[in-house]
Amino acid sequence: MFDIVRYFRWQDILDILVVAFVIYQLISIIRGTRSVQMVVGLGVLFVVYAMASLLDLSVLTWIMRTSLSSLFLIIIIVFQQDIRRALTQVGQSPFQKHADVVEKDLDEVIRSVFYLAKRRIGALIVIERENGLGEYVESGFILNAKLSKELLISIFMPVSPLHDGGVLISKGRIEHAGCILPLTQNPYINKRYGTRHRAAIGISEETDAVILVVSEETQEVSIVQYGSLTTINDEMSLKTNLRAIFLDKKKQNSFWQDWVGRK
Ligand SMILES: Nc1ncnc2c1ncn2[C@@H]1O[C@H](COP(=O)(O)OP(=O)(O)OP(=O)(O)O)[C@@H](O)[C@H]1O
Repeated sequence: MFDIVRYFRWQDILDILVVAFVIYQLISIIRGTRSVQMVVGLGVLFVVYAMASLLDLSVLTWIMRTSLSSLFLIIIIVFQQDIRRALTQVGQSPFQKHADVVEKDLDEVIRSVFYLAKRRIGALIVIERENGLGEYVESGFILNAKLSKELLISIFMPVSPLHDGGVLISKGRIEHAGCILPLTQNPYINKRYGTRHRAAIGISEETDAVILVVSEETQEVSIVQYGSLTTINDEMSLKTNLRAIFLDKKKQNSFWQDWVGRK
């Protein structure tokens, strides 16, 4: 025990801190997504492999060793969305400011989604946070207009040429409309959800955006984040949710900003 302490170098402390930081980041990226089940699945495979070699089951050990030898490839394929999200976050400046969203913007959005829901008008609203959404909006139309309830409602009116697809809100402005977003490939999504909801989940799996969906079929309003969809019953609950994400400074701060802020 004493020997361990004696041979402990400052590099070892740094090593442990870096590994702990990387593990913390990986857990926060996959938390709440289906990747957690996949990690558990991979863990089970490792346990089976360990048991097989412990009990000297040669055929099973050989099969497991052969399949696990392509582990690197398996991890890349299975976790491609999470790897993409992680790299986007790594490539981002740790000091980058969060999207400027003020209470008034949230009120405009909240009032418009419930207005649309009451009238059975479908809508898909993507609110940008830290990850830029440039590559997803190329299919849409540039608006760069001041955010208002009236404009949001008009965009989603069925007679509007822009009503199909999603609207992107960035820094308090309606930047794009009619954006075609990637659909989720998650096979566990409830079959009752069609392409509008699947597109919302799809973009939330690849970015940190917050998406609001209004169902024209059920009149439900949902909030989607990190691949998970929650149905919201009233304006107050939506306000609480959005405030927690965009306005509550503590929750809003990233690990880096927290760290910098504490200094
Ligand atoms: N990839 C996509 N990106 C953005 N919007 C999409 C995409 N695919 C479909 N939509 C929007 O969803 C609408 C079709 O919704 P659909 O009925 O298939 O989905 P849903 O989830 O069942 O929604 P609802 O409950 O409103 O019916 C399209 O008219 C279009 O506006």
